[in-house]
Amino acid sequence: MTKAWRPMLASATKCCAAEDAAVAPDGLARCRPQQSELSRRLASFRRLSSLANSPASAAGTDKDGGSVKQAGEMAGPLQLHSFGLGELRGVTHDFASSFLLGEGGFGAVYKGFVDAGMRPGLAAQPVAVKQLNAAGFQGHREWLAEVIFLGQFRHSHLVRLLGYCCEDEERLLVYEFMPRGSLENHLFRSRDLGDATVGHPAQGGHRRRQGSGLPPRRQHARHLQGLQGLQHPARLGLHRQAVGLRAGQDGARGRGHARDDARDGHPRLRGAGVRADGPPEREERRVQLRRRAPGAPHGAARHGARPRAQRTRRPAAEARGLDPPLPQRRQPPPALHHGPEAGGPLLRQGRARRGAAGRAVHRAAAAGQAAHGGRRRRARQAAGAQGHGRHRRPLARHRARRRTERHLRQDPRGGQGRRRRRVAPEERVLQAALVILTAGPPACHVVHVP
Ligand SMILES: Nc1ncnc2c1ncn2[C@@H]1O[C@H](COP(=O)(O)OP(=O)(O)OP(=O)(O)O)[C@@H](O)[C@H]1O
Repeated sequence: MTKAWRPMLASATKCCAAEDAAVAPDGLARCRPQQSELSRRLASFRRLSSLANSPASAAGTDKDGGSVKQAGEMAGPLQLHSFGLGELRGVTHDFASSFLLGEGGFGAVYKGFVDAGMRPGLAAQPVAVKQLNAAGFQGHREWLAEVIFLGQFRHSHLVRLLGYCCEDEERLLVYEFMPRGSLENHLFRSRDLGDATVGHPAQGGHRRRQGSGLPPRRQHARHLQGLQGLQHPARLGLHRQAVGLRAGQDGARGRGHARDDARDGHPRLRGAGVRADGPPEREERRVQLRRRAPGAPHGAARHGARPRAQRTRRPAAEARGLDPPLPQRRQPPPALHHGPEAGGPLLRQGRARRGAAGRAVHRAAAAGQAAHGGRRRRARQAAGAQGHGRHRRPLARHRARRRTERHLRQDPRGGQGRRRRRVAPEERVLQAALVILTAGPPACHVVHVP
């Protein structure tokens, strides 16, 4: 049966007396040993060392009863070298900032070099010297734990602790130097920074570790095959998804544009450039955005419309079993009538002649009325052609054209400020005729055709 979880007693986790606990800005109580506490712990560490040491290594006893290990002695089963602070100062060039490798929770880490004859059994090699930051949140307890555990374990995956320094209030740890930097740098920081961090100071490769807090860039972990998944855990579940539109989404592109298609009953989206496609049972449907079909109104591809090139054309006449159409001769333009004696007033070419409005104009022309402007409209009204639907359009177009012409006439720049409309030759004839009809003497109906 599993035991119910219980918080540990606060006293069990405390490493210092209550009066030594300092409250950090984050509200957590941290142990900040006072002077008396430090000396007491130093004695306990020495006692611990003496227990682990071989009897031969016990060189003396301090006043607290602990064995005093002099610098330079090997710490028995711990297999650690005890260094003096002066030695480590020499190794790290007095903890020069140019030898700084980085900084962690324990304190600053400096690079150093130990010479061959420094200790028996200690080869000449680069080392990393970690110095306890007295103002930090780690202290003697953490230092001691590191010494005890790493002093006993030897493993190829563990950085090897070579020795320590315990002098007065100074606590230092001496590790073998890891030329390729920390795993953290490889995983979560840029590769360049990781390499530079552990570079030789002489090469300018030393740099203070910068906790930018930015997410790592994936490309920097190429050399760590299989570990990419450790990065960007938030990205793991992500994959590319098409543009989605929720069925219940409201708005301009939402429900208001969704209609049940009569063909298959699937709701489909209607809107500019949007075509819905997908199973109706899914709440989120994929939406395919496509380009406007050439010739379609700006930005609004009709629902179901396909680009013109893909449209199915009506099969040719031959394919439908019909004879090919005869080649059509172009119809010559109807002759212009010049004056009443030539058969009536001028008639405009084009759509105005077609439909009810056109017939009205013809009737008006037969009645000898001029077919333009108000008279023409009145003639159309008299004939009962109100200009419904598409028959209204020629008149509107005519009015617009007249408006444009008026603007052009009134434009002080001679129409340069506006785009000139291309005028068909027969329209020019009509314009000239109208000018003559309105401005010239009533008898004058002769038109010069350019
Ligand atoms: N043995 C070593 N060899 C080379 N560089 C080291 C070594 N130990 C530490 N460093 C460098 O010093 C930096 C700080 O190391 P440290 O182990 O103190 O960091 P940390 O693990 O974040 O802190 P801590 O474990 O003390 O809370 C590392 O980023 C690394 O670049």
